[in-house]
Amino acid sequence: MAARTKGKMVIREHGEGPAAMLAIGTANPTNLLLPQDMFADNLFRVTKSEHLTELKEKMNRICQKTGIEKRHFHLTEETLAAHPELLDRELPSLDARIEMAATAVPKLAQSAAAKAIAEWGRPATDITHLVFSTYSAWEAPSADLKLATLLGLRPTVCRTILSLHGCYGGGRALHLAKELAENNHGARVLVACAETTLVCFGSPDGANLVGHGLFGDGAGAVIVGAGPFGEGERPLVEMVTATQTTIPRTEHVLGMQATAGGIDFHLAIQVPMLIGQNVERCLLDAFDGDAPGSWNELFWAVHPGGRPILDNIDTVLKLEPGKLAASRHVLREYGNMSGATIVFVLDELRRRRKEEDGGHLLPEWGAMLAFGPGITIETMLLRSPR
Ligand SMILES: CC(C)(COP(=O)(O)OP(=O)(O)OC[C@H]1O[C@@H](n2cnc3c(N)ncnc32)[C@H](O)[C@@H]1OP(=O)(O)O)[C@@H](O)C(=O)NCCC(=O)NCCSC(=O)/C=C/c1ccc(O)cc1
Repeated sequence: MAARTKGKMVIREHGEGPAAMLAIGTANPTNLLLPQDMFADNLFRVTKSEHLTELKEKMNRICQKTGIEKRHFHLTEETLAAHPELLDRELPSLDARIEMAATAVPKLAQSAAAKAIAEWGRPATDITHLVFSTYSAWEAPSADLKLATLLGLRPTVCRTILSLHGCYGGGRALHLAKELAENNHGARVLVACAETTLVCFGSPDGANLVGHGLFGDGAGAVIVGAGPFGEGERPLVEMVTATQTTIPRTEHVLGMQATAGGIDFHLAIQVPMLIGQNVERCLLDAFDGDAPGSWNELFWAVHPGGRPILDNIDTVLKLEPGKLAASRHVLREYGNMSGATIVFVLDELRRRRKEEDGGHLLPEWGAMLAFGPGITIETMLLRSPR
């Protein structure tokens, strides 16, 4: 650790790396829980679209293929009845969506963060940095300040909001938290990710069915710090190295666009294939010449962006069945909650490690992968202290 002196003062500049995750919390809105096999019926009924029978059949086909069983949502039928503009893309609805998200997003993040802070065991005022990721921040000051206020963080907490990183937002926030913790002695970074589909909800059309079938609402929070660790602090997972890669010439295949009628998502059909074709190169770069002989030597925390993405990763990395079980479990139980999803996967892995995954010892070393617009791939090497 680097240390300088100024008069009698010893200035410690760096934490003792690598940084580690010290606590994890997750939360979902309690407003609405929808089983996936009822999703199409519900969507077409509340949006008065039942006459679009072919579109509804396609929505049902997509829902059946997602690998999702249920999802949580903030938006209820009552809210939709009070805001008919959310159903008609031709009507301006951005103001209403921004206003709803301004309250819902920090509150959802608060629920997850409060759990992480309680597990960590230290007062919220010991948090030195906050990194907040969401695709629903559309004002300034933003959800990061609201969350800091809701949690009673100290006025000197250093806040950063990551906006519109989409599904790799959680990976990016953890990457940044690692760098903050390792470069600031004693730093304790709260990573918070909160996503709600209320910004993009609308009547089904030919372009938005996959987004409707895939995305759900949720929040995840992680406390990150580097050594020396305080009394009671226990590293859950070490964050050994982190890299970010952008797949060249793929900026058009994945993205979102703010319009007067709400947020439009674009998910091209090639996304699962492109991720499959590029993921091994990202891993080899992250391992920097020190990759294991088989990817099965690792445990895996992969953003479950969609079922075919996980299938393609299984295939190209020649993973044994069950290696992506935590990701498939999260997809099944919650859907794709964009940037928050990776925190749910880390939490599920931690739960499985506690139970030693039904008698199987999970490996010491692991890899985290998160994908989003760009196409951007965040890769982090992890180590679980024994
Ligand atoms: C469940 C799907 C939709 C279908 O499963 P399948 O195994 O491909 O099954 P099929 O090949 O039988 O396809 C069923 C139907 O869906 C259609 N389809 C199949 N992908 C498509 C398609 N991307 N379009 C539009 N029709 C399709 C397909 O053409 C077909 O239509 P049809 O023949 O009429 O039944 C599956 O492809 C899937 O999960 N795709 C989504 C993968 C994906 O891009 N995930 C997003 C990863 S990145 C991420 O998480 C970040 C997002 C994000 C970004 C920005 C932000 O700000 C925030 C968040």
